[in-house]
Amino acid sequence: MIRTRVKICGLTCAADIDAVSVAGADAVGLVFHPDSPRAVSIAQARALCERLPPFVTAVGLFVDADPERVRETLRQVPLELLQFHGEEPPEYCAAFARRWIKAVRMRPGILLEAVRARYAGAAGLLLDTYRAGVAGGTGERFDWARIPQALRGEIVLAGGLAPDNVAAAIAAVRPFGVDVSGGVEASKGVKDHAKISAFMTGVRDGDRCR
Ligand SMILES: O=C(O)c1ccccc1N[C@@H]1O[C@H](COP(=O)(O)O)[C@@H](O)[C@H]1O
Repeated sequence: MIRTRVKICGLTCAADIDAVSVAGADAVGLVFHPDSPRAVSIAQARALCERLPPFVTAVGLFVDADPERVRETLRQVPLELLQFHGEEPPEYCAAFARRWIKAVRMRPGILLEAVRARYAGAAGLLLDTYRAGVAGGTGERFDWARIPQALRGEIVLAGGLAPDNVAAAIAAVRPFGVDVSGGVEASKGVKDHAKISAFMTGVRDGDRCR
């Protein structure tokens, strides 16, 4: 059975790190975008990373950040993967000596094959819902039929995923991984541990349909 990888994004406290680790997620996302309700400071992020068990990947999320800010974060926080969620060009993304993924907000008319070719150096593409004026974490899904068949097995699916739709999303798209933030929250920036557990159950249910 193929196992869909899971990233849970926007963690802000030790209890959430523990809940996500126990639930069996593969990766946690720490948001360094200052406008996000889930933003963490460098000191918070370092403490959260120190709490991570082995084999759970720490992902740092940035949105069009000043490169020096990314570098300073990397000097102090042991991030293993970078997630660029803005309009960063490939040369920017590749400049930090870390593996990286590029988030693509699914604007009308976007040609994903061309985006994949442009970001050939990325470890992967993460597809998220487009809403004008919002960088991400909208809690809204997009039309999964827009994802070309040839790319489905390598993408990370995001945008409006939740315990009650993730199994159907996996069955329909068969992505490499899924990423969730708002769908496992009690309120903005506060994770709900029962929802995290239910989300992981939904992922396993979806995996049985792959
Ligand atoms: O989580 C945020 O606050 C955030 C802020 C800026 C850019 C991206 C952000 N989160 C990412 O958005 C997607 C979808 O989130 P949701 O599940 O729809 O709430 C996900 O990749 C998060 O990593």
